[in-house]
Amino acid sequence: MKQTPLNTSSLILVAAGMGTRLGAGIPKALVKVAGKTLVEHAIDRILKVEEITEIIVVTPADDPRMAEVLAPYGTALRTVDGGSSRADSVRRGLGEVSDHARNILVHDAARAFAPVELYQRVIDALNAGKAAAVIPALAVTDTISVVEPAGEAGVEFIANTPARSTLRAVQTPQGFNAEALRQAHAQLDHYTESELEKVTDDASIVRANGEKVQVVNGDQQALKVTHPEDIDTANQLVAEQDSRVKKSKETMNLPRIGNGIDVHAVSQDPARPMWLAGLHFPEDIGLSGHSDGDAVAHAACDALFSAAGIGDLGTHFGVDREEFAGASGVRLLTEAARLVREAGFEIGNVAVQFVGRRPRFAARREEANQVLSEAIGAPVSVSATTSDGLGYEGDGQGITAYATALVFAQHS
Ligand SMILES: Nc1ccn([C@@H]2O[C@H](COP(=O)(O)OP(=O)(O)OP(=O)(O)O)[C@@H](O)[C@H]2O)c(=O)n1
Ligand SMILES: C[C@](O)(CO)[C@H](O)COP(=O)(O)O
Repeated sequence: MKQTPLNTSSLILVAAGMGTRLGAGIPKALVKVAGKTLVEHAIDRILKVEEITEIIVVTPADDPRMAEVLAPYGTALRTVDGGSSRADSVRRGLGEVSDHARNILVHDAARAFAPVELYQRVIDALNAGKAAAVIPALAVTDTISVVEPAGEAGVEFIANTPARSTLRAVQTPQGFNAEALRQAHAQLDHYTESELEKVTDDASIVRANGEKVQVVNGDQQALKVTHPEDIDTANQLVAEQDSRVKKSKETMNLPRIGNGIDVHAVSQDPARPMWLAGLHFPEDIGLSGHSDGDAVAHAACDALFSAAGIGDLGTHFGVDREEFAGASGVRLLTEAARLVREAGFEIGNVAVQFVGRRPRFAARREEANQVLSEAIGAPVSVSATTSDGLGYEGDGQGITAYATALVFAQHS
């Protein structure tokens, strides 16, 4: 079970209905769509809503099949037996909600495909505090008329036709200030079973108890599986939701990392200048090589090429590129960054660590970071270590630099 910070919501998922209109011969919440029961579809979406910290599932009494389906969720939810009507089931769920709950959402398992954003929209509006109740609803497209009670032989007559613009098709999840919902349900204490049958949602009783009910945009995906033909629509919906998720994963702009290592021996020529991390160290003997021997800059170049998947130093600065013969480490790094961007990437950062007895680096670290960061147009951080006297770095014969770069695809 998730932690319970202050601004959180409990959710009652009513799943105890028999699904008479669907006629599947099993409780509706156990009917499968795309290989998964409706109650699982609902719970899997609810578990993705950060603010929901408590889930009470109202289940058909003594149904071992439901217990089996819910077992894998372990302590992520609690269950309670349902009643003879939806309103009765909500009341039983309410009895299980923790006393400290601030918001309570009530949701139909039959609206299993309500997307995470819909829960979020309801919770956000509730937290905004304009009303004690928030419900999602859609504008209607049919003209809707009120009929007079059916007369003889079931013949019906229109009583009135409200202006369509004033009508909304109400959905769930419906969100409530916990106290407002508890007080409204307490009004139903003396209702008979048949009176409870007529309570078709919770917002109506909260409103009848004097509270304002705010409407937010509903979602077609929150359709209520009610009749057999709804199963086809639901299958189609899941296929569409799955393909949207797949597509967004495919197009997700994951960053890419790359590594680079460079080793240079300390020159035998005592007059060779020492260049490292883009800086000149006048008190040290330089590193050998065709270039200035700047192992830090070279390792950074290789890490950038590796992250972008465009080869290595040899690929770009080989002997055929005469213009780079003897080029400084900073010049090579500037060009490496240009090539990486040309390949369609932006640079996140580069981190380099070198291992060597000399030069003494700490006092010039900031300067080095600045020079190299300017060269690539992104943060570079350089650190240094010794090898505790071991190996060629410990003997002072050479230096090794290890670099990691992070790049990400540029937006088109
Ligand atoms: N006694 C009941 C009746 C309904 N519900 C739940 O309330 C939601 C909305 O009800 P509905 O779609 O009418 O479901 P059923 O009652 O199962 O359907 P029917 O009326 O066709 O029997 C459903 O998630 C259903 O499981 C419930 O928990 N307890
Ligand atoms: C709560 C509800 O989903 C809002 O539209 C609806 O009233 C439930 O009705 P049902 O007859 O219990 O399906």
